[in-house]
Amino acid sequence: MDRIHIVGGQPLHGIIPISGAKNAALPLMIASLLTGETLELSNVPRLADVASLLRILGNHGVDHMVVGKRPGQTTEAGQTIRLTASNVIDTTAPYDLVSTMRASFWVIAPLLARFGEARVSLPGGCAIGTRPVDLLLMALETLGATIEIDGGYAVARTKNGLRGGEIKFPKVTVGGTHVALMAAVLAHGTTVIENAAREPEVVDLAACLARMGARIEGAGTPRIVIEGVSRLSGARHAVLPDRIETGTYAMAVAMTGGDVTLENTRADLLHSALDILGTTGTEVTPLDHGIRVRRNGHGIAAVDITTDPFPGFPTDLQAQFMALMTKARGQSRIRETIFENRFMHVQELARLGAKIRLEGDVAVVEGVERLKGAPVMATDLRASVSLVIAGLAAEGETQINRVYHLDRGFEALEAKLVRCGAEIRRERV
Ligand SMILES: CC(=O)N[C@H]1[C@@H](OP(=O)(O)OP(=O)(O)OC[C@H]2O[C@@H](n3ccc(=O)[nH]c3=O)[C@H](O)[C@@H]2O)O[C@H](CO)[C@@H](O)[C@@H]1O
Ligand SMILES: C=C(OP(=O)(O)O)C(=O)O
Repeated sequence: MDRIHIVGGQPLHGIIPISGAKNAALPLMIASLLTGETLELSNVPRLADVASLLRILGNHGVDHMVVGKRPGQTTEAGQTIRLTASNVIDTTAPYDLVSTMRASFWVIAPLLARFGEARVSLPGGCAIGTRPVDLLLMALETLGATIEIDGGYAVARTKNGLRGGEIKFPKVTVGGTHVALMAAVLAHGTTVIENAAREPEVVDLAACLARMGARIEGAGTPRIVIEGVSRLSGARHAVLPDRIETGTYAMAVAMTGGDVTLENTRADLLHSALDILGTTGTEVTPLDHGIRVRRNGHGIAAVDITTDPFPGFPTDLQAQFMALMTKARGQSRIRETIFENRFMHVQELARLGAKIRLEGDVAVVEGVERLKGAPVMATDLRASVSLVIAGLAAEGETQINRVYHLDRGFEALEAKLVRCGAEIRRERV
């Protein structure tokens, strides 16, 4: 298993190109199952999760073609993938493929909507909580599906197609909203989704579905209304920038000091996180095609945060923010409200000298003067990158084990940081 070695202490200076969002690319790729025509997605990040999903879609019979690189394009520019589901041969998504990635469960919606049946293994994904799928299944049942759990699989069926209905989510669920959208676009009649997730990735999926001929209003608000259509067509769509990658590098600069322009991204995708970063003493300037992040000389101010669904502070940036707070002046209280077990990074940050204690759903971080490099273990995707951020600011060498978690969600991580002056390298083991 690969390891990452970091020698900390260098400020970051330069330009970091931001990739397409993993959490938008995955549902967009899954939406290709809704039509027999070709869906062309550009700005798709090169990530392990994208490769896993291509395997899952391939197993259903979806053809994919990665469009050749244009001259001058680097491997850091996103790829363009054409997906064609004209010959779906299997509506089962097996355990060994689905268990590695939560989002793969979402194939249940387009398979059911287009073919009237789906048999999908219950999902895996990051170990950050129990992560049930009851609300996703409730949404499908509301549209007329029958669901049974059989041998670890959710088996969904509909006799005469899905029918529009009113889906009221008791809590905000991103996956639930993706599933409801993909099912409702091909249902007979009108569907209303109440308490829908407002995340930019939901808006991106809705925009792509609209390009494919779907009729959707209200994406980005808590109430989405969908008029079902009988068929969808192919389309071309560019994946939106990754707001979590953007916030991660912004926090890395806040941590190490320096001056970095994050390119091909948008401040409006992560206002709450950037506002918080501003209050820690980091200068954040939105640009036409990116964001400039600077911190020179001043210490890091301690700030309290609470994670919330969009537009609140994203849970997927909580671990990175905690890494930043380990070197802040004073105490910060970090409340995690989305997942019940998303503090796995606490014990690893402690190996670097961080002082953090847990009080239920709150991590109390007492900022320390300095962190010191140590061997640490990556436990999940965002936890892993929080260790990278801490390592960049720690004295001496930090060795991060189990980096396959990082490869799920951060494209060309070492290359992007090295270009800004970081001492970071991968050891292939
Ligand atoms: C691939 C992807 O896009 N993953 C993101 C997605 O995950 P994901 O879509 O899995 O997260 P949800 O928004 O669904 O989960 C929110 C909360 O609802 C609960 N819940 C969810 C579904 C359900 O049927 N029952 C239930 O109780 C979950 O356990 C969690 O406590 O949104 C999360 C919240 O922003 C992010 O951290 C993940 O990075
Ligand atoms: C938790 C994440 O991914 P997943 O939902 O696939 O586990 C994430 O992207 O931070």
